Amino acid sequence: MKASIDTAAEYLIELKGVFKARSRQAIGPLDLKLPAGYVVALVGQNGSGKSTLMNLMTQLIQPDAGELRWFGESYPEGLPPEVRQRIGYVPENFSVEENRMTVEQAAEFRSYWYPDWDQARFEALLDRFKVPRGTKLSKMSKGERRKFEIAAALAPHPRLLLLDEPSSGFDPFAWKIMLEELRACLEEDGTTILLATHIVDEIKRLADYIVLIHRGRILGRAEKDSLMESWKEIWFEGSAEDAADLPGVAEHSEEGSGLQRVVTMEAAAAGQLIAQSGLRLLRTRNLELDDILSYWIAGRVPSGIEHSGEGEGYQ
Ligand SMILES: Nc1ncnc2c1ncn2[C@@H]1O[C@H](COP(=O)(O)OP(=O)(O)OP(=O)(O)O)[C@@H](O)[C@H]1O
Repeated sequence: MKASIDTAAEYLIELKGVFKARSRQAIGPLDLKLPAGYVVALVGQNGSGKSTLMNLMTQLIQPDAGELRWFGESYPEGLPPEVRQRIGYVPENFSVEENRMTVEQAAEFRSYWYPDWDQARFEALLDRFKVPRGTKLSKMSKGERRKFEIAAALAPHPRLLLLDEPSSGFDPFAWKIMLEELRACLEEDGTTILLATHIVDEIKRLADYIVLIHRGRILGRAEKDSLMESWKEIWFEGSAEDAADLPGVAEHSEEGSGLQRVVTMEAAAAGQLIAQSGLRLLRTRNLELDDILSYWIAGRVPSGIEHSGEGEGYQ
């Protein structure tokens, strides 16, 4: 069993008070630690700052204020090659620099920068993804290009993988292969992954933790399984007063005489109180992760989940 995120021996990336001014939305101040050995899903609405955060983490852009550390060190003069070589990045938008290169030429170019480049792994990934060989990157479909980028990011066995909406444009077959390959990375290399995604199923299947970013601020961090366990929709026989007494109620409706429906973020405690009060529990249902995230954005979070509230920082 893995150690808790809070007692992690090593943080691959740390941000302290990182701030970046943007024309429409300031990003930060951001405080975040990325511990070794976990998959952290970075979740937030369009324009909330996910790509900006990843670009800061790869020094494609520089912060206006605050400090970033990689593997325990800060590099204000630029990330040295030996640090870059440990980080794989699949950005949302690909650089045009390699557009004129074929798959093979781009791979040769990248292998020069990555001493641990594993050509056999790269070829195997191209085969699995059915990436067309001999094709210029500019002539590929969006999905094909993304498959190439994923194969190239995984080929050097990175310690840290930053994935910005990696499955965008994938068909269901490619998506399944990507999940399998990422799982193999976790198992074989112990890779740490930061995954920006809007795909709930991706979070459910891969993530250990969820970091929620909203309007440029980090709202909080939650262990995915405990977050999902905390929320339930419950139907029971009782009065509206009984429903009001339950802990963590975010929504309540009376669905007929004496039939109460509540959505609670303290499901275990609510279930216990219903039993202790001698009320009849009729049915419980798990909430969908996207509903839970909507409640979180609105400030409804179970006790024990770190939440900074709008406009505040997060440590
Ligand atoms: N190159 C840029 N120059 C100025 N502002 C930018 C730039 N890129 C993004 N922004 C702004 O920064 C904010 C955060 O954008 P960002 O791309 O980081 O969001 P995101 O969470 O990745 O969104 P999405 O889910 O749509 O990909 C937005 O208000 C956006 O308009």
